[in-house]
Amino acid sequence: MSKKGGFYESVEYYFDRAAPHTGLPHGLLDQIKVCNSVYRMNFPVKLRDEVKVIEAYRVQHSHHRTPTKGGIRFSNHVNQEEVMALASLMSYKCAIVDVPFGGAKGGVKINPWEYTPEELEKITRRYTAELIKRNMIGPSVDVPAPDYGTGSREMAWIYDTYRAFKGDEIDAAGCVTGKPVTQNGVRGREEATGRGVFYGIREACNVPEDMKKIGLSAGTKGKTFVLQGLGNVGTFTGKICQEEGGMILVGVGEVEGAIYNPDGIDINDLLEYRKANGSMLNYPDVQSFGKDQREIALEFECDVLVPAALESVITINNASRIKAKIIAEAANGPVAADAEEVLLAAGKLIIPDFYLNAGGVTVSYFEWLKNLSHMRFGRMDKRFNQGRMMDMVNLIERMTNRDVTNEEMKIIARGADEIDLVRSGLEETMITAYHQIREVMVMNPKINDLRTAAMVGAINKISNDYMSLGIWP
Ligand SMILES: NC(=O)C1=CN([C@@H]2O[C@H](COP(=O)(O)OP(=O)(O)OC[C@H]3O[C@@H](n4cnc5c(N)ncnc54)[C@H](O)[C@@H]3O)[C@@H](O)[C@H]2O)C=CC1
Ligand SMILES: O=C(O)CCC(=O)C(=O)O
Repeated sequence: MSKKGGFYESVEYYFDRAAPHTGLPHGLLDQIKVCNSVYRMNFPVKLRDEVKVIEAYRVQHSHHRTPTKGGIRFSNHVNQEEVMALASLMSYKCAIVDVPFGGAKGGVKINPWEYTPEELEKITRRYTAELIKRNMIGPSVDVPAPDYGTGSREMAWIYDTYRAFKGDEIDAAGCVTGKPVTQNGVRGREEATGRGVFYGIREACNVPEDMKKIGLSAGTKGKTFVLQGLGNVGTFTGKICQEEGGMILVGVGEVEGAIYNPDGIDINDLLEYRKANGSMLNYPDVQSFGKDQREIALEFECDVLVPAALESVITINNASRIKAKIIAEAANGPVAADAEEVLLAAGKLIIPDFYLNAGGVTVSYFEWLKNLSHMRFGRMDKRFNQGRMMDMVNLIERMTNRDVTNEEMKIIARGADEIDLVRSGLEETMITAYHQIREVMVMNPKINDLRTAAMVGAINKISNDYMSLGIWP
């Protein structure tokens, strides 16, 4: 079995730990585990009158299904092993939520906060051109998306660069997801990862016997939580946990430090304050900790800890000080495998990353489908469904001799918009996947944690493809 400290080592360890429970032959397991293609590039970009050489990667972990899929990260911590770990997680993630892609991931080794938008555009376009040259991007080949340090703006540049090279491809918009809604994106992708994280936490909290084991009552309402990272994933997770789950945010960690208030912090107010002041540190009524103590957020007293920044933040060094009863892995790889051992021994419930943050790729799948169909979800049936529901309400009115008001009619007989359908598809996906994972754990008394159960499920699904398709030649 692999060692357990680093990110890629941890992912390999989690795979090796689950593999014996599948009963599959070693050769097949080896094929599922390895990264199929690793592409490292160095390309020049002219910035501020100087040539800068940029190091970048695209890793396609598994070609058992194509296209491959996964985000692009801009960070100065990017390295080959990190991208390999992230690409591997993508394959297991897609399998868990039945999204029909192989896993991939890209990384560009830059600190995006040090560059102007014009400079970032140059880097993004050149990186895309490198992928096009190698046939490593395209709607049926490999479809990137946002990850740490990138968002819809970068995805629009990628799409536009792809179009410049492949303007005659009718499905060109499907070459990348997470695009702005006005540029062939889908409503709901921006919030999707955070919304999926909330659905996953809610499912876990709704199982009374699991909550009893960790000394909590069932349901999300009133549960306290701490967020690490106020980027795309952290922000939407925080808002939706507060607004739809009735949960209470008590602490936050960001690059400038950490804040804590056991009575609760309103996330919307905090985000406004941080935007206006460039920092959250002097937010009213909180205990503040400076930049050098920012990791203390992970150790705050709370029911649910949500790491939503980077990998390997819970290590063997701080694991024994984590007080949360539930660790909800919104980020990819926040818990190193040796730290996980400590957390599980202390009876914590860990909701694993490659299930919990799969909302992003799920809605990316919806966006890709929208791009291939060239039509907004709901366009064909919204008015038809609305008409049928109005007929039904009119019938009930006649039968009961009671009139509904215009306001009531608007609520009852509303046809679904694109955002309603996307959220509904995402919710269904996260609920179904959670109970599939839990079922693996319940049915196998030797499996005591959700990560191993999820990994067993993922490996079994991927192996089914290999076994039914055979191995060529
Ligand atoms: N964007 C997406 O759709 C998805 C993202 N993820 C994962 O979620 C995590 C976060 O990604 P995004 O929110 O997209 O990135 P982002 O770039 O939007 O935000 C990340 C935030 O983390 C903060 N941060 C960095 N280091 C920190 C530290 N030591 N302590 C506290 N905060 C810190 C940054 O200042 C930034 O605000 C990553 O692990 C990513 O791989 C997973 C699935 C999908
Ligand atoms: O939306 C996608 O295709 C992938 C998002 C991603 O990079 C991830 O889930 O880690």
